[in-house]
Amino acid sequence: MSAKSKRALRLQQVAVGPLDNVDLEVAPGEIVCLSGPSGSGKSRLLRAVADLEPHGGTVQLGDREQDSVAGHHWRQSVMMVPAETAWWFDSFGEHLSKPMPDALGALGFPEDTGNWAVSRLSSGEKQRLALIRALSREPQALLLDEPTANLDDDTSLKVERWLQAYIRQHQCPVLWVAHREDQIRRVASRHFRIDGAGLREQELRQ
Ligand SMILES: Nc1ncnc2c1ncn2[C@@H]1O[C@H](COP(=O)(O)OP(=O)(O)OP(=O)(O)O)[C@@H](O)[C@H]1O
Repeated sequence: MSAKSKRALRLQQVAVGPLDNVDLEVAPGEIVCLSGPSGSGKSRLLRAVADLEPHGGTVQLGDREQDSVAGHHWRQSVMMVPAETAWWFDSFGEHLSKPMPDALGALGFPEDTGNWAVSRLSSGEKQRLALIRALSREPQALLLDEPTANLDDDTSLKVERWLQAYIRQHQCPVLWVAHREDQIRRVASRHFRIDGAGLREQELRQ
């Protein structure tokens, strides 16, 4: 494991949309789940951490400040996978930074998936392939916005296990927006619910 991957993600006094003064430190390898009602600001918080939305306060990855890096460079390290993904080439394979045969196999795709036309992908396929695309760029921190929202239970479990293995191996700090209590119980190191303008830590029930 490279030293550069072992970096904490730190939010200090972050203010965006309905949220104010969010302080949060996510350790390397830690998965912090965020939940809250629709419209409470979960996606906007992830977008702020990804430098996709103006915000107050500071965000750091290790000793590197978001403000000191161009947005597109920051997002190569602090990678957001939105609930709905955009695609810009015709075939899936053109979106990868490196071949990902093990990931394709783990998530149930055949070897020739790289040749698949993006226009033919189902929403569940797009969601899984967007995760593979993101990890092909070897991010140092991950921001996952409901990464299994379009998937059936068995496929969700497969994706969870695969993500957990990656996060453990690469020691990425992770913010993971999730709604389902059972998923939060399985994956979260800590769980915060958005409560008005702030985050309230929840007990993790076994
Ligand atoms: N650029 C923007 N400017 C102003 N308001 C916005 C902007 N983007 C989103 N909003 C509003 O901010 C609020 C929070 O949006 P956000 O997408 O973060 O919600 P969410 O908690 O992720 O909801 P959901 O669970 O439905 O995805 C919503 O009321 C939304 O309409």
